[in-house]
Amino acid sequence: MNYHILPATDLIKIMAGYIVQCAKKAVSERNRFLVALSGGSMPELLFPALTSEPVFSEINWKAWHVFWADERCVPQVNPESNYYLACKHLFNHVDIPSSRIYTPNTSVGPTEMAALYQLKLQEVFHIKGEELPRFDLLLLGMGEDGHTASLFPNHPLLKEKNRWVAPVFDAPKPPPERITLTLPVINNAHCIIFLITGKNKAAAVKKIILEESAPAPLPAQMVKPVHGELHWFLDENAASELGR
Ligand SMILES: O=C1O[C@H](COP(=O)(O)O)[C@@H](O)[C@H](O)[C@H]1O
Repeated sequence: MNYHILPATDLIKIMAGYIVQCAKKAVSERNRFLVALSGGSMPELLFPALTSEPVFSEINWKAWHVFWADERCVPQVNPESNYYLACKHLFNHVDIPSSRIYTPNTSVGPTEMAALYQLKLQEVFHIKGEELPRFDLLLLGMGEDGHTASLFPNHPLLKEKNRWVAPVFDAPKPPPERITLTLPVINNAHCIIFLITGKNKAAAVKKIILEESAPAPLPAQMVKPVHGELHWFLDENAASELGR
């Protein structure tokens, strides 16, 4: 695991640089960039750095294929929707073809929404047999309880082995109904970058980094790419209990 601990503005600039490199590598090796976004605080913090210079022109936006690590079961015009936040802070400012933005269908319930999203992954990743989708990049956040995507502490979905996308009916953070990528898909990515900011995350960050062998690991702690890179970008507030 690679930690990057910096004041927030520098942190975002450096993180944007990593995203540029990751996208360039994917495009040069595979002609497209398959990325999954998160919601919460990330869109407002990170996306302005991607949509402004010098980063904006460094990115081949037409090569992006965009999924979500998780989505809330709310209409797309609702500010609680992760899609809504991505539109506001990213899609309205760049020219990713709309056919390459794979928005979950929130007009159906969580079970169907998750099943349809899994089919979409299968189609876009051209998966035929037993293999798992392999994202070029997953951009993840972490809640103050240690949840990531919509995988919450002590939830049965942390043990999910078969489904790539699963419905959630009981998220402790509203709204309760969501869909989420599961750990086998998350941990299959080429690269995973967490952005974690704010003092309210400091206790969970400390638990994960300094108490690594705790009996019930937090969801964010279970993100360990099998054959990919893992980066944690922490601002000084989130890292404030690490006693550096
Ligand atoms: O509910 C969610 O929370 C996490 C963390 O959000 P933050 O506001 O604490 O940054 C987020 O990554 C996830 O996408 C979202 O649905």
